Amino acid sequence: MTDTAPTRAGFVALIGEPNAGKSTLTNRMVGAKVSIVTHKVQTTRARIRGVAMEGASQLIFVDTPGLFKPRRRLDRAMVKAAWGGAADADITVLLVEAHRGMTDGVRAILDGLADLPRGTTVALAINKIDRVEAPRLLALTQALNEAYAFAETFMISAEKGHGVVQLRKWLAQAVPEGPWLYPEDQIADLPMRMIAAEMTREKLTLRLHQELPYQLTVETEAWQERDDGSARIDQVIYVSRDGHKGIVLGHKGETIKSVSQAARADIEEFLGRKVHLFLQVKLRENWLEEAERYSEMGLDFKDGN
Ligand SMILES: Nc1nc2c(ncn2[C@@H]2O[C@H](COP(=O)(O)OP(=O)(O)OP(=O)(O)O)[C@@H](O)[C@H]2O)c(=O)[nH]1
Repeated sequence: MTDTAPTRAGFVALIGEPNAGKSTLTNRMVGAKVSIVTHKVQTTRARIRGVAMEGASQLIFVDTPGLFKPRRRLDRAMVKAAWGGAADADITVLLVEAHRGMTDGVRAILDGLADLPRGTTVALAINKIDRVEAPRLLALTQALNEAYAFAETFMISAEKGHGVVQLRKWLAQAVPEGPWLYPEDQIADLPMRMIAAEMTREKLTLRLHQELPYQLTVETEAWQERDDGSARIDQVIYVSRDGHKGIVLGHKGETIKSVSQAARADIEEFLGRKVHLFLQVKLRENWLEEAERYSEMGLDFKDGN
């Protein structure tokens, strides 16, 4: 970073059909240091996937669930969350798979883009270019740009790394000027907190009724290293309705107890040391909204200012 360049920071929402390559791209952008890999399909909600530094810019990649044609109520809720993520982000990048081209799903997303707030910056990234020939790529680029006025078009292969640096550099100059939202030295620490929260969420998913886990958020609130080499981890499970509290706790607290034990075992295995895990259940209505979203995503604005 040069002394003169102003710092910049912003949220980048990656949207696209399931399998478009959002996770692969995030991991590429962010680099091994802070990437988080989860293999679950369509279980991600707007949450931070990783933080990338490019020069004086900090790019916070927000993962959204794949945008797909909503059929069930749950699907609709998830698609809504995906669009919510895009509307709140500073920049949205639409990922389209080169070899699949203009699918119905892509058309539906293009329709949805039209409803984003005016002034939202949307870039197009045609991914998996390693799978198609140039003429087809050009035709697709043209068709997509006729359908929507993208700020910029990139041709990339997230897997092979083609075009990823150009996209990252463009994003770096496109996010607003402002202080970094994460102090640089905290970036490396962030994924551990998120991985630990994700592990608890996974256990909740296994133990609760199908739809409930999507309405839960798990946050790691505190992480304390102890002298004996163990870690004390405090997490909060946020429920969106009061009635869900009891379900998460279970009869005589049995559900949360078994979640806690299983999550602790996973985290211990991951860290290779002893962990004391403390879980709390709290009510948070409208978790998708405004300020609350930031803390849900692990951000603390006190740190950012
Ligand atoms: N050939 C090729 N395959 C890719 C490329 N990018 C991603 N893939 C593959 O596409 C598949 C889906 O990639 P993901 O990154 O998991 O896609 P996603 O959009 O995060 O998927 P969801 O979380 O299900 O929405 C994986 O098998 C990747 O290896 C690419 O540039 N070229």
